[in-house]
Amino acid sequence: MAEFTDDVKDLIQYHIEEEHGYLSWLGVSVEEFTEETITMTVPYDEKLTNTTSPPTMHGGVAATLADTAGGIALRPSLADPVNGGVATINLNVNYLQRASGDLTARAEVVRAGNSVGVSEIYVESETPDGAVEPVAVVTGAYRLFQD
Ligand SMILES: CC(C)(COP(=O)(O)OP(=O)(O)OC[C@H]1O[C@@H](n2cnc3c(N)ncnc32)[C@H](O)[C@@H]1OP(=O)(O)O)[C@@H](O)C(=O)NCCC(=O)NCCSC(=O)Cc1ccccc1
Repeated sequence: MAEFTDDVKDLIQYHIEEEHGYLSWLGVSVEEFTEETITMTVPYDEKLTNTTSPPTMHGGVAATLADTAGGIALRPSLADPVNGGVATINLNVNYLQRASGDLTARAEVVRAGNSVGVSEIYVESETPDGAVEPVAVVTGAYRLFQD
């Protein structure tokens, strides 16, 4: 499975950079991918901030990152992890604090069934007071297309 996750990590990064306009525009990258977790980041960029002082990342960026990570985390549980599909059914985002820096999302599989999976995603960032802390906790439910 380690070989699978390394190969798929590279495949996902390639897909983001070469084929996915939105995720590549955000600067999404895959940091780590295991059988049941994935860690992904979006670097801080002024184009992604609200007009607050100091500027803080728009919550939709954290939601996008969490949604994407939560879905990809479920791929190893599919009968065909590469050709199968995942589509978000529901995303519940609780914003805990404002985010002033890079966003890092770590997604964990809570349950992967035959047709529905659930992931929990923790998003961290630098906060306006300079500490790196959780900025959002997210639960995603996904339709799983096995092959
Ligand atoms: C599929 C279901 C959730 C359930 O509907 P049911 O009536 O119970 O249908 P059933 O279960 O029998 O399934 C058959 C139906 O499923 C459709 N389909 C097939 N493959 C895929 C696929 N890969 N993706 C999407 N849909 C797919 C296919 O057209 C077929 O419909 P048809 O029978 O032809 O008309 C439906 O409500 C829906 O599509 N909602 C919108 C979901 C949505 O757009 N979410 C946001 C986008 S995800 C995102 O942006 C973030 C992200 C990206 C990457 C990774 C993670 C996160």
